[in-house]
Amino acid sequence: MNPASILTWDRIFVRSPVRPSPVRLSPVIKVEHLDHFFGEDELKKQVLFNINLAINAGEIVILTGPSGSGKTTLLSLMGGLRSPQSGSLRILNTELVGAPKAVAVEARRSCGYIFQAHNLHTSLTAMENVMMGLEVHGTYSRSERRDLALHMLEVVGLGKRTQYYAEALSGGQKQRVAIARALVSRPQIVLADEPTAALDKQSGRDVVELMQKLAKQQGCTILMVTHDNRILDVADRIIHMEDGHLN
Ligand SMILES: Nc1ncnc2c1ncn2[C@@H]1O[C@H](COP(=O)(O)OP(=O)(O)OP(=O)(O)O)[C@@H](O)[C@H]1O
Repeated sequence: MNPASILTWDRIFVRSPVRPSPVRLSPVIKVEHLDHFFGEDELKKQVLFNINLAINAGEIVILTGPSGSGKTTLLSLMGGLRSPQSGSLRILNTELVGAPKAVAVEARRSCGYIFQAHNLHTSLTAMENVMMGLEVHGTYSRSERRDLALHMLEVVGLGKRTQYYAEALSGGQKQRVAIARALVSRPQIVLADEPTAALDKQSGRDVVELMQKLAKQQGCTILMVTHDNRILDVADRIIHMEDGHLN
């Protein structure tokens, strides 16, 4: 890592609004008796059953389980991307069950997402995509956003690709841009769905070690779905889902 970049990052984040908060002492994610259904009437199907889970600040939790067991559904509920239907789901002490849309939007802003489908804007450059990760936090000037985005792209090994359009990057490179975009605002919670799936062994390792370092330094909490056995050792805790049940 470039020492000048570290200085830049620390200088800018001294006044960052996304510092560890008093919420540290209680779980940042608390799920109680959460069920979830898809479809209606005779097509109604239950995919999550009585989920109970508490995750503390700074914890790295890996969620494993077979395909179709409900991992992505749970992650998208936690991230405010889908409305929870029953039970209780608290993110940073805010209840999302029955909450107005604005509350879900706020929850979305406090999370960084890394999903299988990286969802980059293909007509924007790598740099512009990462800068977008800071746009909802309107406290940075354009040059600060550029400095932070450049730093994150260097961290994920794309310092020489900053001006490439996303569509001109390989799958693994796109995934690394998505990771940089998710982490650049130093979110309190990172939700990651198979973040290393498109990466080779060394890049996958580098990425999870970077996420681990962020979690430990910033009190950032990570919940990561993965089938990648090579990265299980970064977890503080591994939980397993089977047929919509956590065990
Ligand atoms: N939008 C949807 N509408 C209806 N059913 C859905 C929807 N999304 C997911 N499901 C169903 O919910 C169940 C859980 O899916 P989910 O994607 O959460 O599993 P997963 O464990 O993340 O799987 P994978 O490891 O393959 O990503 C599956 O039976 C799936 O078919």
